[in-house]
Amino acid sequence: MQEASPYFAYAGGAIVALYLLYRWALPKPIPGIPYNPEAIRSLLGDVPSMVQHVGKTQEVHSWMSAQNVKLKSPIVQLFNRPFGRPCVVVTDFPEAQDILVRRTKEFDRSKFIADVSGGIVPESHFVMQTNDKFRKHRKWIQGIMATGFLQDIAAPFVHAAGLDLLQLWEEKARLSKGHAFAAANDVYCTTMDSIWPIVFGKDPANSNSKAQLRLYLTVKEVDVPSDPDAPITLPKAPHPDIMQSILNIMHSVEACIKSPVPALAHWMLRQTPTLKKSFRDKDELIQKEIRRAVDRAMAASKDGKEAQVQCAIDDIVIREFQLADKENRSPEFFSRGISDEILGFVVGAQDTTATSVTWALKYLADHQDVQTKLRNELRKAHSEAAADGRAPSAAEITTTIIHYRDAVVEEIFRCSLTEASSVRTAVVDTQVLGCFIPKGTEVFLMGNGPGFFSPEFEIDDSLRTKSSLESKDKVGSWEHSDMAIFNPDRWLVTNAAGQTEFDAAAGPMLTFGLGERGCYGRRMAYVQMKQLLTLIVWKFELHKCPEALSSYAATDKMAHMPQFCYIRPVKAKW
Ligand code: HEM
Repeated sequence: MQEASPYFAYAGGAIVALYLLYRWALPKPIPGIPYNPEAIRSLLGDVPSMVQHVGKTQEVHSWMSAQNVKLKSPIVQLFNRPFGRPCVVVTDFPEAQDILVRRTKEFDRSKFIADVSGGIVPESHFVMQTNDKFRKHRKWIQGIMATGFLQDIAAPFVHAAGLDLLQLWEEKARLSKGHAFAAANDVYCTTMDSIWPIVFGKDPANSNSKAQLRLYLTVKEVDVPSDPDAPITLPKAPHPDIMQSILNIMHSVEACIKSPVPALAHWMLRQTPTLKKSFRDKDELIQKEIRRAVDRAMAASKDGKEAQVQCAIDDIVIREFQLADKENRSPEFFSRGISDEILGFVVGAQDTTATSVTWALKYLADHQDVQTKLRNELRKAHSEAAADGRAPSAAEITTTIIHYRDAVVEEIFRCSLTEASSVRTAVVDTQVLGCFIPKGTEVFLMGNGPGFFSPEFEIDDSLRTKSSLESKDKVGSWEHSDMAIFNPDRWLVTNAAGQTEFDAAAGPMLTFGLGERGCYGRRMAYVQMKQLLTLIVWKFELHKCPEALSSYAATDKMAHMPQFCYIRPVKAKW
């Protein structure tokens, strides 16, 4: 008899090895947490389902919280990265609040954030775990969210950029002859125009809106579509070079968000000539501005005067002078750490606030009653400006309490879902809602699902932590009947004196995250939103746009942005 060839044995062994490898590579669920059963039968896990949803809608976050609904559980696990461990998705406000605010020794800054943003700001506190280095970086930027800086420096710059926007829209409305026009780019330019001088100091040469305005002075007329519902296409001026470089860097992050290997995806992008130039431009700009701020501070010290803060870099430099002195070391003004904090500030402030403003334009156009009431409240509160026939000043807007305006702003932030989740990494083996969470698991705390826009899941108190139960009543909850709709009144309550006032704790919202690692720029975002919203509603009536331009479809990039942002502004009547 002929002996069996050893090749058969090798082939058999290889098949068994491949099968074992395949079994080993299949997604491994965390015991006790619901998951999609089909996901663990495929090496790709939940990726095909996610990709299909993104292909259809351009949104990721809505797919995530939809899995909680589908699996009927406030906590689920998803296999959203091939060969990676599952992430856990929680949609329940009390639990999210507990994790973000109180369970900070168990959950810290997510590795996902570091992977995604590490390519542009590897030394910013944004990507760091909450440790001594993080605290050192926070000290540098501590003064920028102080009331004095926000009122005296930030608000006037936002106001000035807002006035440029109004002028630009006046020109665009003139050319549009009642047609709707795309507004998102103008809003993104305006937030850039406001954050730029806040960070780098007054710089009229670098203003997007002024570049647009210069262009519009030369445009006498454009072709108007015959269909009254069709939008008009208007010309667009390019961004000033240096602003374009910063935008290139900022938007390079988007490629990472969608990649299963974000760090590698970003490294590859950084090898392209455009990004190489953009990073060079950014380094030159930041180093030059730091040098100027150091010179200003030194000159003041030489003259025996207190250094004046004109922008965020001044404040950072002065703080570093003081810290170095206290710690008996040389100042590190030109370090990568300080440079990344400066860029991180521009990045953190840009797309987020602009996105919320674009949503605001849609909500106000589609809720004429809210818009009219807001305009009336603003005119009543800023009666002096109204009597003088001028827009309220930056100082008037910051210092005047207007409860209805605050309610509108809060409802815009709630409904915009500009950032729809907060992400944390479990730094120890722990539990959430009675389920075991292994160390290293990424936990997504959703702000867009049940508990926020649809009725919450019923959860037995025995599954909650003591700290969660103790804080249960600190924030109210929404009426099930209207939690999905835009309604600023939900933020208004009657106080002990029988007056209506704004209550920031009326119900759940997670747009800015919460706790020590919640949005550091939140106070600045409110300054920007209040200034811009007041100026826009003061000057213009935003008329409703045709149905085809009014969809609420979004796209998840750096933020949750509307796909359609058109406006039809008409000068408000007095
Ligand atoms: C509507 C506007 C904004 C929204 C919706 C928003 C949202 C967020 C969210 C969701 C986070 C993560 C929170 C968490 O993980 O719990 C965050 C972090 C952060 N945001 Fe904002 N943000 C906005 C505006 C701003 C502005 C204007 C700045 C700066 C001026 C800023 C600077 C930051 C920084 C530095 C962090 C990191 C904080 C940390 O790591 O500890 N943001 N923001």
